Amino acid sequence: MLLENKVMLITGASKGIGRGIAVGAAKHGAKIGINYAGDDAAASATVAEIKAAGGEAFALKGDVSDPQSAKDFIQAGVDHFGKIDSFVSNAGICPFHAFLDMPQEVLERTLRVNLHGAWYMSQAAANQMVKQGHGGTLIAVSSISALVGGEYQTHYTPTKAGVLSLMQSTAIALGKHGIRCNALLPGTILTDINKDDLADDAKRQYMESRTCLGRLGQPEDMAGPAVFLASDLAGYVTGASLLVDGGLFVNLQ
Ligand SMILES: NC(=O)C1=CN([C@@H]2O[C@H](COP(=O)(O)OP(=O)(O)OC[C@H]3O[C@@H](n4cnc5c(N)ncnc54)[C@H](O)[C@@H]3O)[C@@H](O)[C@H]2O)C=CC1
Ligand SMILES: C[C@H](O)[C@@H]1OC(=O)[C@H](O)[C@@H]1O
Repeated sequence: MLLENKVMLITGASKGIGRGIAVGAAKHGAKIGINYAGDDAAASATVAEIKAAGGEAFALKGDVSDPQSAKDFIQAGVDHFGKIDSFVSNAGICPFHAFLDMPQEVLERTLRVNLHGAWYMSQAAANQMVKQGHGGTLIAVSSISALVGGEYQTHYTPTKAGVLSLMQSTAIALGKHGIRCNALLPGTILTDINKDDLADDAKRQYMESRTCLGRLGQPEDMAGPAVFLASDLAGYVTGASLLVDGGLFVNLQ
């Protein structure tokens, strides 16, 4: 149990990678708060799964692109559990679209959710941790897409590079408060965000063939790395990025 007596809040955790991290961290003893955008049933199911396994959890609906949501989520964490030890900024969208005719609203919504959302949430969490006075950890779910591009992701990949950079700069700003800030860089993980894209068998098989371990990732694959970064095992790890991609990035030829 690496997170006993720790409180972890996670954005966008009703499903996908956020849910995988929430359930995995709860198995390691963390008390969990999840933010989610819209699917009440999915959020309730995540909370129920954690509680059924003997853990503690709550869910709060909120749009991460609204700065007030960040304040409300942090306050809810304190109201439920009295403190926040670890904050995972995970919520994100990737509406695949070509570059040359990208609608302005698609670009701006992607920036607001993925980058502004991570920024507001990380700032609100950090302020709470500084007030508590015993350090903490920020984790941002960036991506392999912070390192490499995507033809239909010209609006998305800069947000993933942005949250990686956010963790590097917050590591500098918050080290003096004992707050460690790191980025997780998933490869291709099977979730709703890429369900349509990977419904194309040829694309999916190509992505699998590029991955050294021979399979695409599952949300559960992200739990261990997140638990590690949040735990005292990673006590001297800050400003770092952890690529969790089954060997996708290194496989050029
Ligand atoms: N699935 C993948 O291959 C990869 C995903 N990522 C990142 O992982 C994160 C999670 O994505 P997935 O689990 O794959 O997708 P998903 O679509 O399964 O989950 C996204 C989550 O974000 C939430 N969300 C979306 N907009 C929101 C908003 N405005 N406010 C609050 N919550 C909001 C959704 O409700 C959902 O819980 C994203 O930041 C994504 O960029 C990074 C690398 C690879
Ligand atoms: C949504 C994509 O399939 C996914 O998102 C990422 O960040 C990965 O690099 C994949 O492109």
